[in-house]
Amino acid sequence: MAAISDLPSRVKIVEVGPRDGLQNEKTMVATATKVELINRLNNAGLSVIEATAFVSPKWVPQMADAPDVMAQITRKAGVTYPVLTPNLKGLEAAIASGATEVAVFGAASESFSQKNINCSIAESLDRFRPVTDAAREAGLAVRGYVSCVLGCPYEGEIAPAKVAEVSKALYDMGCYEISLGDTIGTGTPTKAQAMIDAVAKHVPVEKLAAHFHDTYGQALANLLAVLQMGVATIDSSVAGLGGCPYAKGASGNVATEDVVYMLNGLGIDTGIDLEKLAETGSWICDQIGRSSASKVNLAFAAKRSTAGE
Ligand SMILES: CC(C)(COP(=O)([O-])OP(=O)([O-])OC[C@H]1O[C@@H](n2cnc3c(N)ncnc32)[C@H](O)[C@@H]1OP(=O)([O-])[O-])[C@@H](O)C(=O)NCCC(=O)NCCSC(=O)C[C@@](C)(O)CC(=O)[O-]
Repeated sequence: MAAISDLPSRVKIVEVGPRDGLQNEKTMVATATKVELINRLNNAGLSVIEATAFVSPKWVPQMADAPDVMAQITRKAGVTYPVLTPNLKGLEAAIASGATEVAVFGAASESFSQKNINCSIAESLDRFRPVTDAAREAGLAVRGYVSCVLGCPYEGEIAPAKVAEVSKALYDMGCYEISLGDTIGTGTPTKAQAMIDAVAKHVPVEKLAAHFHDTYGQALANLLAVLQMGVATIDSSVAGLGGCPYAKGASGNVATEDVVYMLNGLGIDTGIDLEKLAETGSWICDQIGRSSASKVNLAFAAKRSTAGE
């Protein structure tokens, strides 16, 4: 394991705020607001922005405007805008919208799989295979998510071996990256390391992403723990927005502002303008009437208001 002084020199941040951050909002967020959020994140230097989800609007009404979001964002060269696609119907719509990267999303918990995508883990993998094949044939990159890697809201503890099994299945079917979701944010650093250790026996560690929710305030500690094992891709959400429609009480992802601040302090380059990012976090919180879950965001906002006095 690397020492704290021996971490990756560059970390890729996958901003999931426009999708994971907003999908749980009960009041419909205007398409124009979603589009402006993505454009602002672009301007802050984010190079991977998960834009929306081509899922059933009956299951997640907030994502019903996925085609409009994709049509209206200003796409920048070198920036990717992945979208979720649970099945072929979603993939077809994603391709029609001009998506270049999609994600399938499974779980390491049978109960969560049923609640989230209405099928067992085995059925989900059978459903993802044609999606992955068709996406790759069409020249799209495919990411694979595994939820509940450090605990399930319905089943409690999840065995690292189960996480490894689902991760391997997704990797073997052609997902270029496996994002490991601590959906309910119950993980702690040694548990996170044990989970990565189990998965990395089957999927190269450089192909893994950490997608940690911050319900118990452990996400940054868990991230530092897995960075030390070679994980160099982090999913995060501006202002820590979000939760999961099928994991009651779960907080949003770790805040992007907090991750960037920590990485800056560790001397790790992300290419992100933290000032602009924090302004974006404050802006979206104002738009949807939420307070920021990011400590760094709040500190920057306090500094801005003091400077303006
Ligand atoms: C997978 C299904 C579709 C199965 O849902 P189902 O009800 O079993 O599917 P179905 O095939 O029977 O279709 C039901 C209806 O949905 C329509 N439909 C079917 N598919 C689509 C589609 N792609 N786009 C638009 N519409 C669709 C379909 O046409 C039909 O419409 P009807 O005939 O009744 O009018 C559903 O369960 C679903 O959409 N689930 C998505 C749930 C979701 O988005 N959850 C949040 C994202 S996952 C997450 O947040 C975790 C993650 C990734 O962040 C990592 C972590 O933190 O752990």
